[in-house]
Amino acid sequence: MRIVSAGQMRSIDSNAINYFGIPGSILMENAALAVVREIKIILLKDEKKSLRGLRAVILAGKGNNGGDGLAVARHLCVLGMEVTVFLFGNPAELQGDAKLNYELFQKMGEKIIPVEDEKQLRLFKLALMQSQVAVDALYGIGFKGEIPESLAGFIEDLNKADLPVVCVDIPSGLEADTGKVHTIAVQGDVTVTFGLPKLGHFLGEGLIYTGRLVIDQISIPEKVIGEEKIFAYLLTDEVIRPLIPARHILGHKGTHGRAVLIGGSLGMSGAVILAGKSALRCGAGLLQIVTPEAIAETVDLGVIEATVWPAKDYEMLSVNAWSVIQERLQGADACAVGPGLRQTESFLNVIKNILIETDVPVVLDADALNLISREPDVLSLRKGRGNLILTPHPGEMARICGCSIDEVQENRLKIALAKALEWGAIVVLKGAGSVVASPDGRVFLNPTGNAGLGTGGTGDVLTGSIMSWIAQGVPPLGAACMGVYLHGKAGDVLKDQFGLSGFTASEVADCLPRVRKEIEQLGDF
Ligand SMILES: NC(=O)C1=CN([C@@H]2O[C@H](COP(=O)(O)OP(=O)(O)OC[C@H]3O[C@@H](n4cnc5c(N)ncnc54)[C@H](O)[C@@H]3O)[C@@H](O)[C@H]2O)[C@H](O)CC1
Ligand SMILES: [K+]
Repeated sequence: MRIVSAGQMRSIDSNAINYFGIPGSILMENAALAVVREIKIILLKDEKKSLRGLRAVILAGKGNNGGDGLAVARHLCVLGMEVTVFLFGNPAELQGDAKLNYELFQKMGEKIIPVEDEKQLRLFKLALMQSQVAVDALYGIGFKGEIPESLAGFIEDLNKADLPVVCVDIPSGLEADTGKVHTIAVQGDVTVTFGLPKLGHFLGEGLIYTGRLVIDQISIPEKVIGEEKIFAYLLTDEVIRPLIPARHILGHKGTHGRAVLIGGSLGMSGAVILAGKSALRCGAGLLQIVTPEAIAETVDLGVIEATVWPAKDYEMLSVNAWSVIQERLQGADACAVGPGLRQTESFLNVIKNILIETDVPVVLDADALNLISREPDVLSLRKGRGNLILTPHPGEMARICGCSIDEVQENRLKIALAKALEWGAIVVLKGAGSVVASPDGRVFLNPTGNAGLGTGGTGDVLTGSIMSWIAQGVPPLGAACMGVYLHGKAGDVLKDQFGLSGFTASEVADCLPRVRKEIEQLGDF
């Protein structure tokens, strides 16, 4: 599913109106009708029932988002609801379609309360208590920065109120391009967005504030949308399903991919065990693990289905490991370097050798990335071959980029894309709302996952899964998308079972086959 920035949406809007010839008032009317449909679903479990006698409170801003809200107010009145509009902004400031809808609603003689300051807060609280639904039409994609101080109290009361909140286009206070909330934002139960979903619905805190996202094309023709150069896509079941490799009935472990996992060190055998387990849980046919002598037996017991190849190092892998690695990579379909590796300076030469002397698709994670942060140019050694995947968390990304974690988090999409283009590699920037950036300039946003995944070892599980999918023939970009999507989905299944804490990385790995199967069977009757 395509995702747009505010600017792209405005350009699509303007082309629909100015070139294709759909009046803005029709787009606004369709937007309002889409919101009303959702309100009916929320309030009337049973279609046949009427909204008559129910109450709605609508917060309307001074722009077109407010215009949508005033059109919603008109429709709800016609359907028999009692509607109170709190108008934040001087009516004289309203223009165009918003002004039209203000005047139409005013003619209906319903309640419009202009809000200049917090005096109306008491009235607002009363309206909230008496209503069954609230509509947030304060700000839409035109919003940037901080909610004005004078409005903060209204949003606080709205967020505290015990009634469903429907956000028009985007929760007010959430920035459409970044998902940033500077001070406060409306907590939506449902957000009805128009045209295409926005970046801010999935980045930053977007997933939290947006609630259930409903997308209505409001009659903007595909022809108009198609002309926009869109670069961002949302990962969904439908996107992932075709990527899942089929299992040929005559297949065997030799045809299901050979993966080589390189990592582990004395005291950090768990990371490489988790990555190995995950690789097998995703279906790799053969798994070979190169690891230091000191933990070879531990790893062997930890992943009994794998073969373990001790390197000529005792505690941590160094350049001495190159001969074993080189041998194992002969005929490998994919490899991963990093889980539990720790950082022996000389191992950087092994990474360079892998990148230069082999063409095996490689996933670099954890300490492999930390080692490379000493010589970031190494990452361009595979430029243009599309078979290098990096899976940094924000801290590792910051180290490689030589900036702060805050800077990474403030510009997740921009930094991931810039580095994917610079290194010619696929960059998986982990964290809430993982971003998969491709060297071809596209980014894929992942909506699955939750805070419960913030537990040790889940990054190793992700690395093993991406390696496994590549080994089974999934193209590296698809494998990276599958990895983050299924990883998050497994976390969501475990959250439903255990809540937001207490499930472990091992359980995430063990849950991967289940979520893969659920997606595989989508649409099967
Ligand atoms: N196809 C569509 O997407 C349609 C979208 N519609 C709706 O129009 C809004 C966008 O409307 P716009 O007038 O551009 O801006 P907003 O209503 O989002 O914002 C109002 C106004 O607020 C000002 N502002 C911005 N940031 C701040 C701030 N931090 N503090 C105070 N004021 C701020 C800014 O000047 C804005 O002009 C879109 O979301 C949809 O809801 C169409 O109606 C239907 C088709
Ligand atoms: K809004």
